[in-house]
Amino acid sequence: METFDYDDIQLIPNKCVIKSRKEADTSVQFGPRKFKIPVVPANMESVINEDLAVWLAQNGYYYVMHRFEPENRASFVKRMHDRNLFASISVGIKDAEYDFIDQLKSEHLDPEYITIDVAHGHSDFVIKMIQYIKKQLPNTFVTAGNVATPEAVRDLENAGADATKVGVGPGKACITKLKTGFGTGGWQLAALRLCSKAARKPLIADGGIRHNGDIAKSVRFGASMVMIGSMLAGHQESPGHIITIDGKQFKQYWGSASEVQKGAYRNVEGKQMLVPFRGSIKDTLHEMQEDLQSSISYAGGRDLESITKVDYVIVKNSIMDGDY
Ligand SMILES: NC(=O)C1=CN([C@@H]2O[C@H](COP(=O)(O)OP(=O)(O)OC[C@H]3O[C@@H](n4cnc5c(N)ncnc54)[C@H](OP(=O)(O)O)[C@@H]3O)[C@@H](O)[C@H]2O)C=CC1
Ligand SMILES: Nc1nc2c(ncn2[C@@H]2O[C@H](COP(=O)(O)O)[C@@H](O)[C@H]2O)c(=O)[nH]1
Repeated sequence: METFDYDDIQLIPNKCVIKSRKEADTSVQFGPRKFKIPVVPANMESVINEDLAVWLAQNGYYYVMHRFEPENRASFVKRMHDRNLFASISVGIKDAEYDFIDQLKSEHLDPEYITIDVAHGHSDFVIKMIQYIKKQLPNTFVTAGNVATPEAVRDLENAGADATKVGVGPGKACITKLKTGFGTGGWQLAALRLCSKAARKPLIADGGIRHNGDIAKSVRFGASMVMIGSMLAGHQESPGHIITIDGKQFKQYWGSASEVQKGAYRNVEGKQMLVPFRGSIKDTLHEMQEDLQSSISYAGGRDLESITKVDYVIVKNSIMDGDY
């Protein structure tokens, strides 16, 4: 099997057909809605909160609220709908989650999007949850994950998932590969490519994005949407506290399976770290859009579709950290 990751790939330019990068259309249809860019902040407590979810929904971006304040989720859906915004929430697979789905149904609080968010998504219990949500809330767009293989994509799609999230262990705050020996850490982009061969529905590439150009690479290898944690955790709108060390500002970023998140050292597969403070998320998302517009122009097209066709070369470790 050919393995490679983001830093090992360079996309090859085609003749440009647009006069200005401003003409390049970065929008993406994902489920029932169209979004400005194929980027979604990770559904982690250190990346998204309600204020940010509202801002993202109001400004044409996709978001997925995390599931770590379970008792707030029904009222969150209600508040989003009262504001005429779409609701996009996360669930797990424990027994109480079935009661929560029943509550949403009985209170007519159908969210537009639900993401089933567990570490090992290729599981009978994820399949059972997909089937339950689709039965109780048939109009909700269900994303299931996380997975690492084409077989998993097939199984979750066959169970009724509308999209699948790919990435086991490539995240910046992740220690899954060290603690368990498993995952797509170090070959996430190749895993995405393999999964895309099997997928008949959209894929979300989740984890391992370190540069804006990795978004275009994800699109090239089959992603409809790209989930980003560490690169979006360091903003003034991000939930973590600002910490100043030697005059430099940072924000806290912690894994959803970290001791900090779990409140106990049990099945820990994540860590807490500091990420550089980056100002407003508005500017970072705008820069991502501009860079993606450049990517589309290099691809020789006018929209994201053009990136999916470009040739590429594998140049192992061609991009050094020192370049940035
Ligand atoms: N994308 C990634 O690479 C990873 C992401 N995460 C994130 O961390 C958070 C916590 O995840 P998770 O541990 O799934 O949360 P949960 O505690 O919600 O676990 C999910 C359920 O699956 C069971 N389970 C069985 N085998 C596994 C397994 N190998 N890994 C995880 N659960 C298993 C758990 O039972 P029991 O606890 O009794 O085993 C539990 O009932 C999620 O937000 C997830 O996205 C975590 C690790 C990797
Ligand atoms: N193995 C773990 N993975 C985790 C944990 N918390 C979140 N995640 C995954 O990471 C991505 C974000 O990756 P990044 O490279 O952009 O920072 C996130 O969407 C989850 O899938 C964890 O504790 N352990």
